Amino acid sequence: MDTLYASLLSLFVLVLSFSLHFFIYYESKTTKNSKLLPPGRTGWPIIGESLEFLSTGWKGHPEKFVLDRMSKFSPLVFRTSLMLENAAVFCGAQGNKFLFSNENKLVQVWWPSSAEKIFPSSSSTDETSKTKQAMIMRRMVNTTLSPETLRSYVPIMDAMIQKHFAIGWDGKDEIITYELTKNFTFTVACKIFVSIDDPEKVRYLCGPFESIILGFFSIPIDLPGTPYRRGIVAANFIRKELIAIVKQRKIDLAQGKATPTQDILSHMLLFRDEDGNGMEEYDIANKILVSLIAGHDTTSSTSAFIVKFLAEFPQVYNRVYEEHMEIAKSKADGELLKWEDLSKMKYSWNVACEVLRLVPPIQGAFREAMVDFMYNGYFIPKGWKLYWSAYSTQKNPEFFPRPEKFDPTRFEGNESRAYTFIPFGGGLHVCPGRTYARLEILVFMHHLVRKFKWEKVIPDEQIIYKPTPVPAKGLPIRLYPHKIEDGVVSRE
Ligand code: HEM
Repeated sequence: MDTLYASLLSLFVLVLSFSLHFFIYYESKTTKNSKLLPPGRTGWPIIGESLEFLSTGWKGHPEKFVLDRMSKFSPLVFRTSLMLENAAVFCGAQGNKFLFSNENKLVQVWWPSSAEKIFPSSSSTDETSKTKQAMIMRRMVNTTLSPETLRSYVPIMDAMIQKHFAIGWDGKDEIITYELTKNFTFTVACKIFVSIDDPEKVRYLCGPFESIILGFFSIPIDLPGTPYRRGIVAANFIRKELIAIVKQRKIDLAQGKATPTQDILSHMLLFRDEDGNGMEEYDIANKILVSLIAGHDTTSSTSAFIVKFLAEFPQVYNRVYEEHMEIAKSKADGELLKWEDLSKMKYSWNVACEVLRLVPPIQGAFREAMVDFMYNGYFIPKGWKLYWSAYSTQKNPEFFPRPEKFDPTRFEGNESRAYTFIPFGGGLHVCPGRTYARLEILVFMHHLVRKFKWEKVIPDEQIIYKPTPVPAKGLPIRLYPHKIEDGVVSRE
């Protein structure tokens, strides 16, 4: 018995001393590490600095939140508290590079939990299948939105955008640009993704789409009548519609009534990874929904701001006009644009890039620290939310001299802009829709400048952030169509 007591006592002492040792070690590590947290401030209890973060955007200067703190605390990384979470903003090319090249090693994509109700991540319930599904899904999206797949859609986009100009712009003295750019990006997406071109059906889907976007960016209070609840209901509605379309397409493909390449949906349904895995109907519908939402406000905002800057800089307009007239002259009457024509639109793409630099539709995004790690001598605890911001480099004179100046020529030459020009993000989660966006924007510019010259109705119209940047009054413009005599375009 004595031996048993002695053994139990020594075991107890051992466990106690080990626990004490661990506690003291952990406490001292935490205290030591908390001294190494990045400099910064956490703002108000609970809401942290979320209001300052959002309000600089509402006031028209979203870059101020980041640039002020970079100069006050550190140009590398600063601490804050956003979306009810401890957060650190990684700045400069170094910060962007660190986050983009450590995806799924030290950091992973993070969205506030409120986003999950609108865009549930996967139909799988267990974590391993979810991760596997997410990987297959990313490969599927990257393949179906790759240049190889999209090149055949250039003539379709061209025909649709011509139709859009005929209906929405021709014969009008004044138009509200942003309303029309939203309309054309949605109409083109319905056709390219799911072959919907009936205007009635497009209108039927468009309303709920707007509700999803409003819900996504609203305060996440899930009660009847709130924008957030309306967003969830609208997302469920569209997802149901899309699932029905996916099911029907499967039948049509099997019966030869649809073709394997007619749209992105066909490509997605027929996609198989190297192990022969495809995607569930639900996941395809969800991915189409996410892509349509991700590509909607972004591309329509950029197209609208191209119209704004071309109105403000006539010499830039002239160069764009010349570039597109050269291409038009090389084509037969009525011949549609093709993939190869886009590579001749170099200056136009520089203009688009300069617009994306000054008014990036997505100002930044979050990652989450998967483990504790050190960055530039600062301790980043596991679970912290990490933010990259386009503004920490895109409006930084170190990378873009005289950053407020609109100057598309800064994109001429072969200078590498990796990690400094990041409107499409970077790394594993770089925007898979960037080629699609490029095609759509360039085809839009082609017809815009060939048809019109224009001027702004409100010369000093402000930009507001919702949080996508939009012209405060929708950018009303006065149109001056070019004269067309014997099929030859001449300028007013
Ligand atoms: C000017 C237009 C666009 C801009 C500036 C833009 C920007 C971005 C950015 C910055 C991200 C990365 C967010 C992050 O780091 O977490 C992203 C992701 C994404 N974008 Fe775009 N985008 C544009 C157009 C499009 C289009 C047209 C589509 C679809 C056709 C699209 C589909 C997506 C998807 C599905 C993701 C999520 C990728 C992932 O998390 O793996 N985007 N976009």
